[in-house]
Formats: sequence, C-alpha cells, structure tokens
Amino acid sequence: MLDLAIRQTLGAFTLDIAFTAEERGVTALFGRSGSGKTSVINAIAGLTRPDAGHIRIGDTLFFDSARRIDIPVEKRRIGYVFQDARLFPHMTVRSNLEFGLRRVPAVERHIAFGPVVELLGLGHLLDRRPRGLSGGEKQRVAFGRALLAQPRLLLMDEPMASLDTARKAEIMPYIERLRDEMNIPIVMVSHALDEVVRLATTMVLIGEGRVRAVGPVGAVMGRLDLSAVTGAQDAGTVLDLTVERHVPDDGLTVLAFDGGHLTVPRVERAPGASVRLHIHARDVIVALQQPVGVSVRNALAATVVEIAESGPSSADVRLAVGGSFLIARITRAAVRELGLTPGRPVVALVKGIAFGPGSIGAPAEGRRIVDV
Ligand SMILES: Nc1ncnc2c1ncn2[C@@H]1O[C@H](COP(=O)(O)OP(=O)(O)OP(=O)(O)O)[C@@H](O)[C@H]1O
Repeated sequence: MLDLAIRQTLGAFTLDIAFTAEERGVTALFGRSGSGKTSVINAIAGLTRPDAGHIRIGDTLFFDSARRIDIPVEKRRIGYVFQDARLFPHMTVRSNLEFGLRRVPAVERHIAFGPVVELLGLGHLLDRRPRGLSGGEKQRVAFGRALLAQPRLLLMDEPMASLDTARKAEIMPYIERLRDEMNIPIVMVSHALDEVVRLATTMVLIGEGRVRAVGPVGAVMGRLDLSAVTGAQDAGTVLDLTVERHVPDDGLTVLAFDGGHLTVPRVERAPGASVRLHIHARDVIVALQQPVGVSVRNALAATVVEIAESGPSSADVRLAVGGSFLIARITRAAVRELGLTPGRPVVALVKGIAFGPGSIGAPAEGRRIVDV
C-alpha cells in the first residue's frame, strides 16, 4: 500500500495531499500544469521535506513528521525517471546501465542486467552512445538504469512529455511490461489523459494542491462533477474489456465486459487478452429503445444514473452499463424531449471509439477515431 498524507508550503502555493493506492501497478498523478504533481513526487523521493504528514510504501516509512522520521534521499532506494532521459553522454548504453547496477552492493541485487535489457529491448543498443538514440530509446535506457539501481519504488515525471505521438506509441508497451512484469510500484506524473487511461492502475486527480478524486481510472473518469478538472473536452469513460473473438472476414473484434459486448475494428490481441478503451462522451448517443435501420453496431442496455449540465446547451448523462459506466454528451433539449431522469432504462449507442496511444491495440500512426 502507498500511504501518503503531506502538507507543504511552497512559496505562495500550499500542497495538502492525502491518498492511498495499492502498491501493484501504476499510480498516476494527473492534473493541470501547476496543480502540484511534481511537488508530490519530489516529497516521495526525499528531494523536499513536507512541513507535516507521512509517506509510507508498504512496510517502509520514508517520512513521518510526528515520529521525526525522514529517511535521506540516498537511503530511500527510489528510482526517478525525468522527462528528459539525463543519460551520461560520454558513456555507452551498457555503461549507463551498469552505472545503476554499481550503485548497489552485489548481495542486494535481485534485478539482473540481462532480463532488464531483454524487457526494454536494449540488446542492440548496448554499444551505442546516447547522442545517436531516438528520444524513445533514450527513455528506455533511463528506465533500465533506474531499474538496475534496484529501486523500492519507481517515480516517473512526465516520462513521455518530450516524445512525439509515434514515439509515445512505441514506448507505452515497454512501460506496460515494466508495470506487469516487474514487482515494483510505479508513481507516474502526467497531464496527458491518454497516458493515464492506458497505463494507470490507480488515478489520483490533483487540482490546486489537493486530491480531487482517487480510484481506478474508470471510476474517476466516470464522475460528472470532475470534468472541469479532467478537462471538459476529454469527458468520457474508460472500459476494461476482454477480447472474445475475431471476425476475420469483417476485420472486426468482439470485446466483452460486464455490460455486454462491443464490436470494434480488429485488435491485434489474442482471445482472453485485456483491452482498455477510452470512450468519449461525444461519441455516445442515448435512445429510448433498440434502434432499427441505423449503421451504429454497438447498442448496450443501460440505465440513466445522473445528469449534469456541461455547457450552454449540453448535458452529460452518466449511464450504468452492467457494473461499468458510460457518459453521453447530448443536448439539454434531448434530455427534455426524451424525458431522461435517473433510473430510466435506455439504450446507449457507441458511435465511435478512440484508438490511440490511450487504447491498447493502437495503430502506430497515433490517435484516430473509428466509427463503429
Ligand atoms: N520551491 C518552490 N517555491 C515556490 N513555489 C513553488 C516551489 N515548488 C513549487 N512551487 C509552486 O507550486 C506549484 C505546483 O508546482 P508543481 O511543479 O508541483 O506542479 P505540477 O502539477 O507538477 O506542474 P507541471 O505539470 O507544470 O510540472 C506551482 O505554482 C509552483 O510554482
């Protein structure tokens, strides 16, 4: 368990953050620029000291003001990956990686060189110097160097912010492997929703130095009251689905979740694999009954849960679909004419699904919306 509660005054800014998250996977701190994300991970790293509070990772107490505990930076065993890779330019990739390893006594090394090189696909780069590497390759080396220092926790501050869309799509699977195959908790800072949607196990939404929401990505994204914090344009939800089967003749894949099925353009994953999709509110339509004679293929039985105004003429309607949620952005006039109220059974039509760095099965060229 990550357990953090800190108060810290930074000039005119006050950070007052408290959350717990499971240790497994990626905890993503998401929020606008200046909301306090970097200040939180600097406190976790021990680079700054909160005025009060505690920071605990599993059994290890890094900081506790009441008990006067403040483990120094070098004893925290925390790997820190920055936006820019910060590799040693005069050293080869191999030497950069070995630098991480050499910082730890041999008996305490449980993460070995070979598996890290394999995990991050660095084998063919070992004799090169950073100068000739792409941004994404440099970041992979930075991940490797951090891992080989045998961290208790890995911090990543906007690790993809300096990469273009194609490079980002290239590096995301490596971060997923890191998340899924190494038993190291990751705390990542991001202001890019697509990264959070794809990578986060727990999402911590931060606004003006406070935690606005915390929980699984789908649950946080599905809250209507938070669209001002997440960014109104990004309103939508996240569904976790499983590949059920492919329909080769039509180039389609059928995905299953607790609310039914979605048919989408072919996803290059084997049946049984998990897929996370970001479904924008603007791509969901509400109907009172199963429509006939429409091109949209995905119609899901749903119940209206909540309705909130989202613009001068629009409303966001939160729909329960099985145990999951969708948000539909429709006109307020439509809410009135259809007589939508909480509890009303409806049909949710999903007319588009965003495939991009934020969706698994993303095409390498980056983000695109597919009508389904
Ligand atoms: N040492 C400091 N002294 C004064 N103000 C500070 C200090 N450190 C941070 N701040 C202020 O605290 C606020 C939060 O900064 P922080 O870097 O944590 O935000 P952020 O969410 O990571 O933003 P970004 O995404 O732009 O990096 C900012 O207004 C910043 O100017």
